[in-house]
Amino acid sequence: MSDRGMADEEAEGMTDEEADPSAVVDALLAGDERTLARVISRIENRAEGVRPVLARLSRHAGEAAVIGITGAPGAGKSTLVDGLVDAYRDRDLTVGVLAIDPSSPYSGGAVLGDRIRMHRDGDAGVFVRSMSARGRLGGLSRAAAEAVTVLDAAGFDVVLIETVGAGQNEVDVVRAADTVAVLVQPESGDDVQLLKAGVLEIADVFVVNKADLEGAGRTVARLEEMRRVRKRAGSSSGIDSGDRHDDAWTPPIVETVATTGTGVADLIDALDSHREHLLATDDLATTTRSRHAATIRALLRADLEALLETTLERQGGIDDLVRRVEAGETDPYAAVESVVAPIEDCLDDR
Ligand SMILES: Nc1nc2c(ncn2[C@@H]2O[C@H](COP(=O)(O)OP(=O)(O)OP(=O)(O)O)[C@@H](O)[C@H]2O)c(=O)[nH]1
Repeated sequence: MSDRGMADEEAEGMTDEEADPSAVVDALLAGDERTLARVISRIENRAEGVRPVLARLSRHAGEAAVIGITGAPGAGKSTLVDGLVDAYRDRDLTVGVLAIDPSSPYSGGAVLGDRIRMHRDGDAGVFVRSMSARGRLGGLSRAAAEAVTVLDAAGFDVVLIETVGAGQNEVDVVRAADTVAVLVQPESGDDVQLLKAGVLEIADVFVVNKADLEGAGRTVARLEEMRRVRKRAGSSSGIDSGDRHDDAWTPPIVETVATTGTGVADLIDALDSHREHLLATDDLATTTRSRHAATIRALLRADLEALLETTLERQGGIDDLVRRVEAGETDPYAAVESVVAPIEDCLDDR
């Protein structure tokens, strides 16, 4: 089915209750899982009418610990997320999991989520959802961030964002997290790959998974060295200077064996410590502020783009402008001015 088809189906399948944003929000806050799933579908499909729901929900968000998990394919992210969910449930915490696949339009993400979902049927304290690009990669990080807001507002204590691979798109996706764990496996050369993609720079916690395999110690040593270099570079360039210098966070390196659960408790301790650090140093507030700024800019861009399209259509559409350029009646620059002028006039009138 095409994206458009899905969006239409989603809109048509909307009940009266869902068409009323307040009712949707009430259902979500009351813990209705079906509404939760539908709202995330509507975000993914860019369905009409989801914005008022998000606007209301954003006022209820901000309590969840949002954790991003990224790393090279096959490093064991899914297995580890599964272990983390178990460990959080043992601690009586509820968990929302978003499995995000920027690389493929459909398949990977769904498989990813299913693996966790399989043995958790009936546990209302866990919600697992896959999201994929659906042909609009640019919007996926935005959609992921919105889905985080929804899970946060729905009251999950922990929200885990797992990405399938590790590259620039994944980096953008996990920026929605307050704490980012980067997985590497022993001596695979992954760290070089990840370094290229800028993934290691965003690590708040390093995880050397598959610590049962040979070479784990060497990988830990390599990460330690890299961390030292990064710290030196940070202080000499002044990045961590001033007030933040003493408070600078040094990403811990945790070894895990995701298949047995070994090290998962240490990982949770490291993630908790990072959150405490964020809260103690005001870094969380800073991140939240820049996230609000990014949201405002993204919404503005979307609205202005829509406004421009409407204005363009009112003036005969792009084809008409192209025809006039072709006929020598105008040029692309004057054509743009003619489209924008009415908007500027409106602003001047105010
Ligand atoms: N020996 C060992 N194998 C592990 C460990 N963790 C995961 N594996 C295995 O590594 C393989 C990949 O694990 P996944 O959890 O699918 O890795 P992933 O990073 O989610 O992979 P993608 O879904 O491709 O991104 C599986 O066969 C796991 O059983 C571990 O700690 N030790």
